[in-house]
Amino acid sequence: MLITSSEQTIATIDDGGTTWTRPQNAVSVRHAFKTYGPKSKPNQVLNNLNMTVAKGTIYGLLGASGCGKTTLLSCIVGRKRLNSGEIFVLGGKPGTRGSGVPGKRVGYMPQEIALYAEFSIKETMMYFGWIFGMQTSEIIERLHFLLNFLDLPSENRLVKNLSGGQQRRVSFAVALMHDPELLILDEPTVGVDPLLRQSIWNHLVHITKAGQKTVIITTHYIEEARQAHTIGLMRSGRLLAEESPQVLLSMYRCSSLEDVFLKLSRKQGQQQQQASELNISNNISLSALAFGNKKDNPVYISQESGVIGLNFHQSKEVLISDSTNGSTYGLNGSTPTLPASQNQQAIECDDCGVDCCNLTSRGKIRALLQKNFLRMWRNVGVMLFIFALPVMQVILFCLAIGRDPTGLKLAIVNHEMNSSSGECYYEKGCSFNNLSCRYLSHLNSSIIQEYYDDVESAKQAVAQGNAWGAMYFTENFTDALVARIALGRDADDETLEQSEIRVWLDMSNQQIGILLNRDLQYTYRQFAQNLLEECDNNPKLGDVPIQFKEPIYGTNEPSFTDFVAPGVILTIVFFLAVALTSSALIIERTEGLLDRSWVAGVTPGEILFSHVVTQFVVMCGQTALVLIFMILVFGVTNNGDIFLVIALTILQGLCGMCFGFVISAICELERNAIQLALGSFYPTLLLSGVIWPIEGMPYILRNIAVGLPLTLATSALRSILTRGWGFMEFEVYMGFVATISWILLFLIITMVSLKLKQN
Ligand SMILES: Nc1ncnc2c1ncn2[C@@H]1O[C@H](COP(=O)(O)OP(=O)(O)OP(=O)(O)O)[C@@H](O)[C@H]1O
Repeated sequence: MLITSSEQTIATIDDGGTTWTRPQNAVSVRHAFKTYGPKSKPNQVLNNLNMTVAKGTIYGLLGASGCGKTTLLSCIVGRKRLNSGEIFVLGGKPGTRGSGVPGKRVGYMPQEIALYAEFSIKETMMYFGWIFGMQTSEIIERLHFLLNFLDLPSENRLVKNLSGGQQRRVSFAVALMHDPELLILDEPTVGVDPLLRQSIWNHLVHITKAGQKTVIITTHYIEEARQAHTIGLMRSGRLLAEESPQVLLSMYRCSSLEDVFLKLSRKQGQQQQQASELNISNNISLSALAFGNKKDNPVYISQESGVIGLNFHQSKEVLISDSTNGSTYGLNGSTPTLPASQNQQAIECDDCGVDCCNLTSRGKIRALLQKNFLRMWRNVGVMLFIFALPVMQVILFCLAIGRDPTGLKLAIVNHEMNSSSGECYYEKGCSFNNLSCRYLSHLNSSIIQEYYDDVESAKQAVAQGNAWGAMYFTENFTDALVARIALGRDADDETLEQSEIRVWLDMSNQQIGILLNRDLQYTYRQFAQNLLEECDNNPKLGDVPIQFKEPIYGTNEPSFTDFVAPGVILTIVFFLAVALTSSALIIERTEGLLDRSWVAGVTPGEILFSHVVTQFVVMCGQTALVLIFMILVFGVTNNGDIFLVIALTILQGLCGMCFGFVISAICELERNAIQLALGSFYPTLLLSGVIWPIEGMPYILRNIAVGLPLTLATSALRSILTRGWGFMEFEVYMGFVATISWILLFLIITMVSLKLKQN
């Protein structure tokens, strides 16, 4: 008898002429506990579960819906972690370096379809093939085999146009793609017709025949699991039995596995009642009874008879790990093997193989990038959103915001003229006739002058919303004004009063009210200066004694557009990036695609990196469009270095992107992500000094505002554009520093959240 018992070696027993082979274990789960939910109210999904899957066998994991099958599989493939207990898969612990799990040693078909709907079958296979580190020629060869074997339609058909059953088969093909050592299939036969179901099972039997491939399969069609070598019947987070189907049927004298499951479920109920007295739990040794064997003796597999009838019990494990010295003993307990950790180390690279160990993340990144761009390209709506939306936003902003209002009606009562005729004559040159008309001739042409007979009706027009202001000239306006100028401080009150232009404004609209106020005063200065000039006097006498010289920065006629534009540029780029990325990971996660990629060995860092690169390229395009339209087409002032403007805008886009990743990583549902993204938009816009200077905010709010990602960047960009400042100015580099700090913070939060989600 030769036994070299480790999880990787085969025990061969010569028993009176018959050679039995006990296969090594592909998977062994020991004392697995897993809970979901808060500690105060945990949902115990795996409850001291033990499971042994021999290499080269098909293991059918059966159990009622919600009993924890998917959770168990997720732990086996390294997607989820146990609260306690141990799992060995292909000799290593899932998730440890070099174990190949997650990675190309495993083929995983999740319960969800988990395919990119906008990809063709071929593109799907290419993507996953590259992720697994396969060569393109290898992928094509395998693709043709799988198309044929799984009776799939043309390789160019888009996944979204396939039937549900066809999509499941493509999903199955993905799991088979790289011919993995361990296939984990979560309900692969749902929605598949009986003929094809049979051929899938035939294939599974075929690939396990050579003893190198192992399959764990869950199915709700309990009877089809008769073709499995071992069946694990799961209930309430533990295995009721783990036996070959034949053993189960004969042991329980049932004709169907369903009946066995029912009997075992009832038995478990009774056992649980007796458990406290008998101090036994979940220890059902069926094969010993079935074969009349000694209870603890395992049944070995005859090489002649094929792989059948394993007997790895829940509590009588064939391989017993001695936790005191870390050694693993063979089934007779006599032959020590390498300690578990040493054993694992020894196999890490061996098992991984040259291909696997050489699988750099370059190939995976390439696949991820192609996938991201292809998804975008295939989705016309997204493409429009990406490039048309920023242009539209800029155009709308430049056309709608910052221009002076026109067509404003002014109700004028001019008792100096015959108002009923509506004509208002004055003589040009140094003439002192009808100065009211001369004043009105200087009024901005965008103001519509409407004449009224008396002050009351003019004010009534304003009150009714028919005019934005009422203006009144007395009948002695010209004489009084001339006397006022001539007499100076000797002018009496009546003269002063008669020379006044009286105005009643509708200030309900602050912008229009202030604009009219400004225009009317500005018009008077123009009128007075023009009159004095015509009469050979110094026009300065007609002006207010404040001289606004050429401004140090900006112009004497500042535009609101120039004030808001920097904030608008950054807001557009920032929130477009948020919108694009905030649901990117969620969509992949909810569709099971993220799981699939993770199990294939893609790390959160690689996924994040591929999204960062994709969105970065997109953002560069968006930034270029926004700046071209803002500066070149609509002439927003830029007195600074355009490269600084581009750099800061792109950095803000990156910042928005990273904020989107945070949302994507922390929100479970897409609608939560949308709510968070939308919810953050308005406060950020209001507090970042984009539409109103933060100097106008209460002190505490101002300090909060300064800490937001857009605030310092907005004032930095404003300084670059309007003041022409360079990088070394404090305000400018603080904009860069703040933006980069936020990027780093967002990235860290995203990575930590993704890591936590992996557990
Ligand atoms: N991420 C999760 N968070 C909280 N609870 C979860 C999570 N995933 C699964 N559960 C719960 O764990 C239990 C087991 O779920 P699991 O998906 O493993 O069952 P299952 O046996 O695969 O079911 P089915 O056959 O219907 O797929 C269920 O009660 C489920 O609601």
